Amino acid sequence: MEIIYQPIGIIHTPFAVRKGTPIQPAAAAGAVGHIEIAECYRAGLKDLDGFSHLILLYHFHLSSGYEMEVTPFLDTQPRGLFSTRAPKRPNAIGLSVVRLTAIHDGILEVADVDMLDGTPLLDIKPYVPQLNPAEVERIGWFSGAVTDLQGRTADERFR
Ligand SMILES: C[S@@+](CC[C@H](N)C(=O)[O-])C[C@H]1O[C@@H](n2cnc3c(N)ncnc32)[C@H](O)[C@@H]1O
Repeated sequence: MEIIYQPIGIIHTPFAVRKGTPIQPAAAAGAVGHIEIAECYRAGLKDLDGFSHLILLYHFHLSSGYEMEVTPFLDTQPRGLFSTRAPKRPNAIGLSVVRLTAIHDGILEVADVDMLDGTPLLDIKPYVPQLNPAEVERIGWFSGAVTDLQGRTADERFR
């Protein structure tokens, strides 16, 4: 089966290259960007201004190829790809929860961005914690690795 998506918009961020780009929104406080939504989808932005946070699904457009084991940014040993958030994946889909600060003229002003400039946006969903009330019991190898995330940025390992 082949699945073909068209972007609904383009994400603009201050980050032109991987090195120095935050590794997650939790590491990206203060990093602002904006998303230009394609004209034909702008009517779908109605009511979105009632949400403080959005789930963005996007294409890692500068990634190619993948390996089944990778050494993640937050670890020093190889982990199974699907236990990581690495940007090189069979389907190069990224997911970030960002803060929505304004909407105007088909543009979403957002903060806490961890994508490269020019990233194609596939979808937007409102972030509603009550819809995913998971009581998390374990976080695998991330345990002990997710303290002090602020300011953690990428290197070139996923070129
Ligand atoms: C570890 S991934 C996490 C992305 C997302 N929060 C997730 O969990 O799916 C973030 C890194 O992916 C890389 N990246 C971001 N946007 C990209 C793009 N459009 N193409 C290729 N790599 C990208 C940057 O190095 C960035 O620091």
